Amino acid sequence: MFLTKKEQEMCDGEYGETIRKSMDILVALGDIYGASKLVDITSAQVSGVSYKTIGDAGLEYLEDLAQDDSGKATINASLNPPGTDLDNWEELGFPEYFAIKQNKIVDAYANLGIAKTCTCTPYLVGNVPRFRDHVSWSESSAVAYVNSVIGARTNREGGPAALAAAIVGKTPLYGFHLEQNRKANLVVNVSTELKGADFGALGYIIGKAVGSGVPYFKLQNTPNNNDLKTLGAALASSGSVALYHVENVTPEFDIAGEADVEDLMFIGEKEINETRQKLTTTDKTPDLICLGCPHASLEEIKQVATIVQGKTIKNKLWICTSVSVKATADRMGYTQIIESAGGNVVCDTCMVVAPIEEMGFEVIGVNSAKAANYVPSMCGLDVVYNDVENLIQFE
Ligand SMILES: C[C@@](O)(CCOP(=O)(O)O)CC(=O)O
Ligand code: SF4
Repeated sequence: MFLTKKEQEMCDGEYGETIRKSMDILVALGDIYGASKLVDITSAQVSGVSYKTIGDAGLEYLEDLAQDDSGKATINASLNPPGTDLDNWEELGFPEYFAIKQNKIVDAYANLGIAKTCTCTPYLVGNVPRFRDHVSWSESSAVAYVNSVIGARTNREGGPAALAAAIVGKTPLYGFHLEQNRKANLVVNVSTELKGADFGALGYIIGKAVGSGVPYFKLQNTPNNNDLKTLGAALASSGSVALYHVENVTPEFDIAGEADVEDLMFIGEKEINETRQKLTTTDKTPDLICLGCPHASLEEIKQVATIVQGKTIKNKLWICTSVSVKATADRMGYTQIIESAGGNVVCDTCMVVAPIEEMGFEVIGVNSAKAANYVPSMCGLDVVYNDVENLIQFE
């Protein structure tokens, strides 16, 4: 990979150890994937934050990287969810040993200049690249959203690579950064109207079929941004999709080359309903309904507030979101309505990266196909997959 004189000096340690180590990662990646050079990025989204997923080794790596204070992110860079609500972990019943380690991890990232936004929906809270910007994002649903709905350009980066890119302000130019790799290779004709959890079911089916390919959807009805985040999260979890197109909806659909695609799939009501059922792993009633995978938008919190207003919820209810979105939900009175009904708006964390398996829960109710896919494997718990209005039960 070609390096400028300054980039070579960065590799040689002339700008300090943090930058040298970060350049090591970027150059190794660039060489493996045949990148021609590094390209400037405007934004980074860094995953690998939960103590549950990175453990003590991850914490040590971060503290070591920040040691000589020589390199910090100077572009817009934000963090993925950690394993606790950073402020209210005690009230919500998170284990203390975990919360202490978790705060150290988040502080180590902040020392490297990564903002403690702690969300997988950074595009709702100020980390919003522009169309065709080069970026380095790592949480897979956020990658799918920023590539597909915003039309910025990123590969599915690992956490350490996105961190290195944030610190250097550059990423290797290959893969989805190049226009020719953003073409569709599967056309999906959907013959039924979709709503709510149907979008997750569609994403789950197509992610499995397309793997790391680029699906192009022809839908009967127009999805909103919440539907697109649900769809992308599911595509990126059952497969390793980084980019999808929706006809007449996403910004690059007309340059996706749909007319030249040979592989076609037809999806109807039957396939969607079968998948919805398949994602549920038990007949038992959930003891925790956990919404917000990916992290909830203000409209999604409002929807829940409308459903539970003036009622008492039987099971526990968490809606996971960022601290920024919750601040507005507080002002709008949604949080108060949800808390009066017995639920919680939980900040920072989520049902997958929190240690919920250590917190006495057995069956989790979710409206996200990604969560339904990961909770059994990453937390060892059963899931019920349905729309919000069917999951919440009242006294
Ligand atoms: C499951 C996931 O959404 C969250 C866990 O990621 P991490 O702990 O930030 O590495 C990661 C992903 O899908 O990229
Ligand atoms: S598992 Fe879901 S809520 Fe958790 S970080 Fe990933 S997309 Fe976000």
